[in-house]
Amino acid sequence: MVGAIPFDIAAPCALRAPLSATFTVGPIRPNEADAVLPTVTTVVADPSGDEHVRRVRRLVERIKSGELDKVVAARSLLVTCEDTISPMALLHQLVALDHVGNGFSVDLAPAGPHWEGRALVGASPEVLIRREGNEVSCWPLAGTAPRSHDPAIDAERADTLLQSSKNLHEHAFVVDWLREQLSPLCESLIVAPQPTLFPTPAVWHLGTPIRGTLRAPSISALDVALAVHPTPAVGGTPHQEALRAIREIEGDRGFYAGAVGWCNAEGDGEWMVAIRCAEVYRNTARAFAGGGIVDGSDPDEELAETSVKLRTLLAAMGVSDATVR
Ligand SMILES: C=C(O[C@@H]1C=C(C(=O)O)C=C[C@H]1O)C(=O)O
Repeated sequence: MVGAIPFDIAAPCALRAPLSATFTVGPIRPNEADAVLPTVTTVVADPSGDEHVRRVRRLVERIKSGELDKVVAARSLLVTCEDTISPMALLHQLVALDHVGNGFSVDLAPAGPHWEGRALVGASPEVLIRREGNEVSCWPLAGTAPRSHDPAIDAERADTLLQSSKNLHEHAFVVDWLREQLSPLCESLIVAPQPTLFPTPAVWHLGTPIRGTLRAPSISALDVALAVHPTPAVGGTPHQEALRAIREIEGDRGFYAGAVGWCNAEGDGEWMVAIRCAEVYRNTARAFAGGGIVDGSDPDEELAETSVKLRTLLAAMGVSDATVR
């Protein structure tokens, strides 16, 4: 089984059971010849940056009132090009920018007629779940700070993130959720006592490695992915209340903040959180980014965080964020 699970697990998945599959170990190496993308004509924020700030402000009020503890607010940029965007070309460009050579391109057509001709393309840093035999592992990320080209500033930002009570609080909701969801499935579970720094080319994250031994060999990677998804790294706490608020504010997220990956006949597999990605359709790419909102979140900083997270995808398409309105 290979493909994508949407953010809303009640919606149809884009999964296929291929007749054959090719596995290669190691990073995908970009192929320059396949990486030609058309010229970008417009980039339109949806919602606008101002509207995102207003949404975050209202969410902080709802959190202060006790209705929610954490909720992830996301926005998108609709990038329009002169010509059709090849998902593979975008994948190659993204992988060329990713130091670990990690990326995905998923045909969404198996999810139904609306998804015909649409693909989800991205390079996610976040492992939702990996299973190898009885062993499962997760590496949730939550809590973010922008990187700097200046090594001293970069190190200082990393240090501040590691000490930030707001970010540690935001991170803890994700670890608590995974512990709760994985405990019934695992006979033993090792959760690192503290988060550590997790770098991507654009941002620092807080990450906590989690490892467990499954209770039964019949529990597949897909079963575990469905048991933990969506984590509060993309949803929120309390779980149902946060998902309801997201739907009410943002509408249907489609496959953004879902999961992409595979599961084989033995039940082994790997699922990544579908972030740092875009939905490609004809000559458009809708790129998404979100961030966790808790009590104490600053709306302008949250907008800036989504802009930094969008930067890699825009760079892959040849756009500098100065062009974004
Ligand atoms: C929701 C996104 O990222 C998630 C949210 C994070 C945060 O709030 O700090 C960090 C990593 C991801 O789990 C995204 O990139 O769109």
